[in-house]
Amino acid sequence: MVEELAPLAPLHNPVNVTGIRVARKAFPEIPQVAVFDTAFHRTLPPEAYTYAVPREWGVRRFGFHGTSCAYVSRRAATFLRRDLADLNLIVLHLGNGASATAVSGGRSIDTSMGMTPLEGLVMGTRSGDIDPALTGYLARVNGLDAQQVEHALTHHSGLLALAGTRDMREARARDDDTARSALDIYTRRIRKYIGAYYALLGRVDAIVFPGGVGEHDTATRAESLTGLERLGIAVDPALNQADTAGERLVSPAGAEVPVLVIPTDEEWEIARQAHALVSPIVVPPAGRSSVQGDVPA
Ligand SMILES: Nc1ncnc2c1ncn2[C@@H]1O[C@H](COP(=O)(O)OP(=O)(O)O)[C@@H](O)[C@H]1O
Ligand SMILES: CC(=O)OP(=O)(O)O
Ligand SMILES: [Mg+2]
Repeated sequence: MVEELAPLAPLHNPVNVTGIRVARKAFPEIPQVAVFDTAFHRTLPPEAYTYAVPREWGVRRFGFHGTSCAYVSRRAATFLRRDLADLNLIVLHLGNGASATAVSGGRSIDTSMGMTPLEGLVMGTRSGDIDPALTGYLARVNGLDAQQVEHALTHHSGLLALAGTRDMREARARDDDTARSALDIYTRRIRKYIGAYYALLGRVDAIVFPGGVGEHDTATRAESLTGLERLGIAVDPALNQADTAGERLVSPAGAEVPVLVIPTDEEWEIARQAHALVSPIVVPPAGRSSVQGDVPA
């Protein structure tokens, strides 16, 4: 199945298949659980997952970074001492891949990645949103075929195309106009999605930043939220700059919309979900008490 779906996620599925094969060989008796990064987005309503294209194409939005969204949404609820079922969040997972997700009452109701992890925000090497007619234009004018265009949009676009590096740290370290404009394009796209998801959610209880960029890049957080003060969204410059690790609030005290940095832990979330699935069927190893309950939320 994971292999069959490789055309949908060519950067991700092939390496996962290798992992499954190697693990099967090394630990043939141990059950394997595949945790799909799309699963958190199974709650998307048809208006969110349906593209306005011929229905017989059988394509739809799936969304990705769901493992991270599930983890940070739960952590955000704990941090805010709120019930996740009552919480509306905008999750901005900014890593090599980047996505925005609108979470309503703990459930994903819209997300920026699409049928593949190419749609949406500007990423390290991926373009995010473009005019779909670019593919036809480039075929007619530049003689590129669909596969060449898709390859370039996946591997040679995003920050890499605009700033000459896929790495946010390197882009920030540079002080030239090209890098500056790349970063403006990157953060403006995030701002646009926040506005869109604010409109869908109606009420936002927190903005959450996970991922290498979201967790560490103070400038990206500040620039992405610039001009959103009237929506009650802003960072506190000192809190945002503070070089502290861990889950933290970076908005001013008493702000209408708390802005949280929540370091994601996709490995932990995968372990948690796998444990929930196998704990009723797996007999604990001899000599140890049951592992049930060892995995906190
Ligand atoms: N201290 C930092 N400041 C700015 N950007 C950072 C920092 N640490 C990591 N990053 C950026 O995070 C991105 C990688 O994010 P990460 O979530 O680790 O990747 P992946 O999506 O592959 O899991 C890179 O662009 C990297 O430059
Ligand atoms: C799904 C996805 O895009 O993941 P990553 O950000 O790790 O590339
Ligand atoms: Mg990641």
